[in-house]
Amino acid sequence: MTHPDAPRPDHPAGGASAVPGRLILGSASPRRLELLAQIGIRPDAILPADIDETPRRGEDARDYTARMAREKAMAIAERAQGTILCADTSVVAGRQILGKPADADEAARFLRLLSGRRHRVLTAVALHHGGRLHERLVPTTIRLRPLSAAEIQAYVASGEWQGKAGGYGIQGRAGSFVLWLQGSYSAVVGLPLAETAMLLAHAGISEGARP
Ligand SMILES: Cc1cn([C@H]2C[C@H](O)[C@@H](COP(=O)(O)OP(=O)(O)OP(=O)(O)O)O2)c(=O)[nH]c1=O
Repeated sequence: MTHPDAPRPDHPAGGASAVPGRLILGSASPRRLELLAQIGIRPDAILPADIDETPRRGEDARDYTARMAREKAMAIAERAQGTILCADTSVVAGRQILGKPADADEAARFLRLLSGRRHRVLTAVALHHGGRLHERLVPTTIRLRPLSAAEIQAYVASGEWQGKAGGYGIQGRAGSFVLWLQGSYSAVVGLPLAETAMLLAHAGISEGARP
């Protein structure tokens, strides 16, 4: 059963209290929770996955992003029972995978790199259900307008880059940097809603099916 107050980052879902069929959001991202809420889905529990997010040497960006979502789901499946939803978002400029900037300097470097050019945002979703993993990878292409040094400095000072792949959040001030995108807006924010809804529906979870 769902409850409006149920999802808390530290909510224990493992052990004897775990019930198969419950939906566990394996994410610390408030955006992913909000996006699920947007389609009327409220997880029964939230269990952030703590995994090593370092790309392997020469690892392809799609392989890397899919692996991250999969590893998050597998890590949670080891300690909790239920249907587990995890995702991972990477920004890719050329062959470079831009993760979450470590600090303001790195955020500024990422934004200089992305300024005035086209890049890709990859979001992978992994659903662990019935002992199997179901996966989707959603690519989006985005073009940012050229950004001046002053704009980059002001954006970095806003702090909005924190915790965001590529050092920007399309859903905030950086929305004004985006000239166009082709793909899935919700995927860029962290969870592709069409693909996620389809995966969840296969697992018997949909807005209508939940109390
Ligand atoms: C490009 C972009 C990314 N992001 C966010 C989505 C993801 O939360 C984050 C990428 O980091 P992720 O490692 O995908 O996710 P996370 O660490 O925030 O959460 P968790 O692993 O616990 O699920 O960047 C935006 O919010 N807006 C954007 O425009």
